[in-house]
Amino acid sequence: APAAVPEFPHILVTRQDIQTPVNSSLPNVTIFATGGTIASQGSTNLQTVGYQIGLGVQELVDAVPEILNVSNIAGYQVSNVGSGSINETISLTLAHMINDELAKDEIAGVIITHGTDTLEETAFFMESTVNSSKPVICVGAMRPATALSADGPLNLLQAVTLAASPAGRNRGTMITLNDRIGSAFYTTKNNANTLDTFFSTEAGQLGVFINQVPYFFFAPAEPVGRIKFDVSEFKSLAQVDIIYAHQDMNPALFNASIESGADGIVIAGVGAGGTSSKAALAAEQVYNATGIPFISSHRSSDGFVPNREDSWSIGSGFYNPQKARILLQLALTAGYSEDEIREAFAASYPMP
Ligand SMILES: NC(=O)C[C@H](N)C(=O)O
Repeated sequence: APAAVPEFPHILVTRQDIQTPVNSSLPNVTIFATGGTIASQGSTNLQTVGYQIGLGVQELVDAVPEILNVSNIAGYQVSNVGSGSINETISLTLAHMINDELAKDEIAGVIITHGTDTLEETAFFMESTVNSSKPVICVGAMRPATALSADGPLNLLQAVTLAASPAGRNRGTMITLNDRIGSAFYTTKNNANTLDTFFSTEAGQLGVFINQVPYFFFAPAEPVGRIKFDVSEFKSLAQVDIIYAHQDMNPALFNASIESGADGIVIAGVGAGGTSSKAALAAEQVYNATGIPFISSHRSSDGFVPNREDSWSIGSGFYNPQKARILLQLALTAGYSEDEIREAFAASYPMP
């Protein structure tokens, strides 16, 4: 059985708790802490796998007092889990709390500390659901806080610096790690272990930190085709499963997914959205019997799957499977028709 997600009462650590008196000349940044390696400790300074999560907001900030030279910090402990355990409750809670927080005049920006494994999913969820010109910065670490050359403290300082900076405005949600600034729309995790794991696909990096100052290569821009959802009334999300294609794929998986309640299915296809002919036939039969939407994406870490108008499946365009899943969850929960879902995916690559 999957590990239960501990319920947090969203404990608040106030600006006064972190530093008294608060420096009123600095911008205010709020941290939403969710867990992950950045909040973890190993038993020795050489341990970089198999460590334990447990540090809270106060301990994250204590490790980098320099943060208090660039902003006043308050923090919410929203959860303290590995990012594989982030679920719809946590995602919706973050979206609701962050929309409320950024609506306050005195807040410059927010950051989310998060495990890196699924950080791109939460970042894309925020990109799709937060309505504010202020920065939302998602940050994690690849080494636990106790490791030699732990990366969390500098990553946290960079994230807070960007959240406090006017340069971070009108750029949506961003992912910062290892000196790089990437867009939530295009950044993906590429390596399970290395510090330079985040990679911004063909769309490129937005910028870098030099001496911890954010430098952007481009003026603020929006990803083509990004859709904003108003989730203020959402209490839960549609169930969308991802099914991974491979040689001689089991065609029974689609029915198994439907029987367990899926409202939509994303296929992480071989190449540009492919499956075996047996699996494709099974998927088409399930589609004809149930009408639930199928999205064809790719298992390669980057790429594009075109839409096929008359097909049983919708091409994911530039969305990788995990982001396609979130877009489909939001679209289904918002009541999109199949045609509207098709248009939502196609919007990221408008034809000239
Ligand atoms: N580097 C990390 O943060 C990995 C961790 N397992 C996670 O929570 O995603």
